[in-house]
Amino acid sequence: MKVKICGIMDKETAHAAVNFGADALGFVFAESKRKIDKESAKQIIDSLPEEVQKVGVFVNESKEHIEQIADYTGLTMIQLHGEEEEHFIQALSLPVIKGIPFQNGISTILQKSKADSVLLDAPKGKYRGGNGQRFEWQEARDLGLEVKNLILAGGLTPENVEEAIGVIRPSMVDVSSGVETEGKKDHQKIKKFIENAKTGVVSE
Ligand SMILES: O=C(O)c1ccccc1NCC(=O)[C@H](O)[C@H](O)COP(=O)(O)O
Repeated sequence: MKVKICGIMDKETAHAAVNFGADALGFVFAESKRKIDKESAKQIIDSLPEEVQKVGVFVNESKEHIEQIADYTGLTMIQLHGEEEEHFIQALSLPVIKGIPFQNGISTILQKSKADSVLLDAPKGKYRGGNGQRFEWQEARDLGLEVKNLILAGGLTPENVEEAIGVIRPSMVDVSSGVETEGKKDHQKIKKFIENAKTGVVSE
């Protein structure tokens, strides 16, 4: 099982996550309590091993803005959480993860998606993501969602990630709030989350 830790804001957390086995790290450039500036993101990204995916999270930004930040910081993937259209997704020069809230008509939305991966998240809360809310995994499973490169997110924690993997069988799990304590990334929770996700079997 692959793991993405989102909302990275400092080098120590980035390196702790990588040492515990994270496959991808997320940097939020959208409106969020976890928003990072491009200079800080670049400093962290420059210090990371090549094999780790560096994912930039954006909401309804222009192609120029996204690509300028991606070039400057060294992002390797773009994650979109707004109303970005399929032609916009296809025009971006880096692989794209499309964040999609679990909602009515999700099967059709997923089938139409031209993104490289789809991140199935909880419905919108205060922000477009990172709200620590989960959705009904069983409802998603009952829809028989057949998606290649499905990333499961939304309210995952070290305690529930194994169950979530068993129900949804994604190729990657993503977490932000569930590995925080009082709004800050908690290294012990990150360790536990990665351990539990990676023993939750289901791979590739
Ligand atoms: O994390 C944020 O603050 C955020 C803000 C705006 C758009 C997207 C955002 N995060 C995207 C993610 O990949 C989160 O990890 C995902 O939504 C799950 O978050 P959580 O439920 O807190 O684990």
